[in-house]
Amino acid sequence: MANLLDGKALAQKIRIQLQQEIQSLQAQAGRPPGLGVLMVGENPASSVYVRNKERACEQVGIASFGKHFPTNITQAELTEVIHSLNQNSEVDGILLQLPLPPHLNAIPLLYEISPDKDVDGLHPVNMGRLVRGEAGLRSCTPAGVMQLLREYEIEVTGKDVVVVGASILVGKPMALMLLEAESTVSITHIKTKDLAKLTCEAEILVVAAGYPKLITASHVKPGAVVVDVGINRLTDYEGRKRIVGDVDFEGVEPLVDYISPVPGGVGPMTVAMLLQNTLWSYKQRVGKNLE
Ligand SMILES: Nc1nc2c(c(=O)[nH]1)N[C@@H](CN(C=O)c1ccc(C(=O)N[C@@H](CCC(=O)O)C(=O)O)cc1)CN2
Ligand SMILES: [Mg+2]
Repeated sequence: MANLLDGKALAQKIRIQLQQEIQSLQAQAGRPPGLGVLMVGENPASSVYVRNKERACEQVGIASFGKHFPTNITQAELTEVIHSLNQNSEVDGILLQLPLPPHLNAIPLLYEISPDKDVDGLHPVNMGRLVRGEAGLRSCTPAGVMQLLREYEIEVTGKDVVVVGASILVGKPMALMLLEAESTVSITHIKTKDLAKLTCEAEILVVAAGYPKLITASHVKPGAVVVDVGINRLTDYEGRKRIVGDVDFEGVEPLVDYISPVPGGVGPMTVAMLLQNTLWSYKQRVGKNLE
């Protein structure tokens, strides 16, 4: 049987550490860290994630400056809101929950978030810092995968790693973080000719494609480490809803050394890294007053 990469447990451990650190820093700095979460419309999954983020903030002592807007908010209005959070000295982090309704264009809005408050690590300045290997705010999901691998003492240096999926949110920053850690990284995507040929070579396989059960037993090398970043909501024939990853867990688990479950794997780590990023950003801002 494979070992489980338990992101739920690790996220809980991280939250306890963050809570203690925030408590002691807040006493010196005179204010808690602040996070502004911007949510537009009624996407049910996004509502769950935003609620989870706000609850996690409360648990560790981060003040929420959450704003929920109706679907018909305009691009200009949302831009104004971002500018006002950029100016707000009690706010250390700003994030725009994705996806947005179709009439809004996420890319220019992400550009408007001050790079120093961009706790999702999606601003081109922070992406650029990652490319250059400089310190900065890093995308939460790939940062969570790196921390999960570290927790289980899975060496990535020199390993053959395949990342399935090349999104801005996960695949690309994931590949860059692995490259920084000196893995030999390949990225596959929708036009990849023979997916299984590549994935079967992977000592570590990170899957972030957005297709339920894309990766089956015939896609993995025996003894590999498999990290499933996928979150797909399915409804079964009896109308029951459940969440599955991009990996056929039942088929793959018997073959590999480590595997992350869905739910309870990478998902909770995304939220933990958001809190960690907010604390990092806060420390950059209040740090000078503490010296
Ligand atoms: N601005 C952003 N938008 C989105 C991001 C993001 O990182 N920044 N990622 C996803 C959604 N997401 C966070 O926003 C996210 C998804 C899933 C989870 C999670 O904890 N999943 C649980 C299952 C939860 C459930 O019941 O639905 C798990 O896997 O165990 C956290 C965060 C897209 N948008
Ligand atoms: Mg998960």
